[in-house]
Amino acid sequence: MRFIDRVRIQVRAGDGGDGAVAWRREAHVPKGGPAGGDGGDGGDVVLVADAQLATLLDLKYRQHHHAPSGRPGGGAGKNGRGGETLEVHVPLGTAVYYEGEATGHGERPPWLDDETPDETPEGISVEPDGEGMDNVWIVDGEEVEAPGQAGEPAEAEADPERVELIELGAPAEVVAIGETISGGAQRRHMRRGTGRSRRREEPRSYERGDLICDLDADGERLTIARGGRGGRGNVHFRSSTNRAPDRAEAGTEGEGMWLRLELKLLADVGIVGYPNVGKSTLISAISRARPEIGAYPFTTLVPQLGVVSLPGDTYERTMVVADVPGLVDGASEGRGLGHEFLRHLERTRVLLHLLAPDPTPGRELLRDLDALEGELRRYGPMFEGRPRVVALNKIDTTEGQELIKATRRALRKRNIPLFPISAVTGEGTDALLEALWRRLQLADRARGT
Ligand SMILES: Nc1nc2c(ncn2[C@@H]2O[C@H](COP(=O)(O)OP(=O)(O)OP(=O)(O)O)[C@@H](O)[C@H]2O)c(=O)[nH]1
Ligand SMILES: [Mg+2]
Repeated sequence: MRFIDRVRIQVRAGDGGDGAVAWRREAHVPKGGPAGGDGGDGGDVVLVADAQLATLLDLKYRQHHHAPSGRPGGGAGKNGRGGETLEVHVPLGTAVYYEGEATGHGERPPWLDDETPDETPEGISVEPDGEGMDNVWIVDGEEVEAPGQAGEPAEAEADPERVELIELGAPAEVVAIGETISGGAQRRHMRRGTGRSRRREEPRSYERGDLICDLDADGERLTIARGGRGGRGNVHFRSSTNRAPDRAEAGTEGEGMWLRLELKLLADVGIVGYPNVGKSTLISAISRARPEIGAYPFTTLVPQLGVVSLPGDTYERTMVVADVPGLVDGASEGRGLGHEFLRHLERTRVLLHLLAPDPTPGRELLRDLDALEGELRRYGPMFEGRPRVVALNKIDTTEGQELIKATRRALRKRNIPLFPISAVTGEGTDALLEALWRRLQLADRARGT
């Protein structure tokens, strides 16, 4: 599993349904009054912060999020149904950035221009539900679908007894919401108003790269794209001078945009260690994560997340472990992958110091440990008091075996227990995981959760 802490998605709210032009036909009345109902409002797209989610992985495979449009108004004063709100769940701590206007099918997303092809999000793009304008025409008493459009009758709201036959036509000129109506001949097709400047609220304007919001609290909601407004039907346009208004409003377009979502690595346990000590090997041994493993330093260049399940029959015990790029001396000043690395560790709750015998002679494990601690301290105060667990890896090797005793003795002086493990054979890893789990429980209790 490759951990994704950045993903780009397109959100598009539903368009407002068009208002209808229709006439009432009552018994003994040749031409009744206007009876065209209103179009429904388009659905909003809402981002919801969800504590159940740990990664943005789901969104990686679902890039397009379109709320359904409102239905057009019908005859007999029937109003079109509104489009439902579309909720997009994101993990806690997700930062939402604006990446440009929504693009149509096959169009190049605006953010692609300055990205290398490698960074292009992959995944299946899901085609929108209810996109575009649905329209129902009623011709000579029979309901037919408008050309090229799927239709669904609007919900009945008027008294059906009084209405014998409905004729649904299109307005001569579709007026944008808020405009006054003037003359014109009836035409068959509606023109969609963009309505951009006539939303209920002023359209928000962002520059590319702007931070729109940080979603930090569980259940926090952000209406990121507002649905278009439904147009009013011709029932609204009857006046003393015009008893047969043949106009209605078009629905306005829903908002749409590209977003970049970023999540700082939210891992329970962060593995800290010099390059090549076996961090990636360990995470692939205890989880289903499959990071690259190499007999050379800096194999891992992007953080890897592994979800570790511990055995237990009463309740589920899962923790997220992060394998992050190797820490080097000077990381706190940004050397190596320094800041990047430390930024990812910031939100972890327990640190696992991984030590291993080094092929370089004369390197001392405890000096490594102190150096790592020093880098953490210099980066900032956030690691102070965070529980640590120290493990010695590669005990399946002779060098590893030889180091266990001396390291354990030295650590005992500091009151730190040592967990000797082999990420390759699995020896000692169960005990280590249990120890990490206990520290997490303590950390939770300390925070009162
Ligand atoms: N014998 C032995 N070799 C191990 C063990 N764990 C890891 N190794 C080897 O050590 C080398 C480095 O392992 P990685 O897991 O890539 O180390 P890393 O800490 O992720 O390294 P970077 O990503 O470069 O920071 C690889 O050749 C592994 O096969 C172990 O328990 N025993
Ligand atoms: Mg690695």
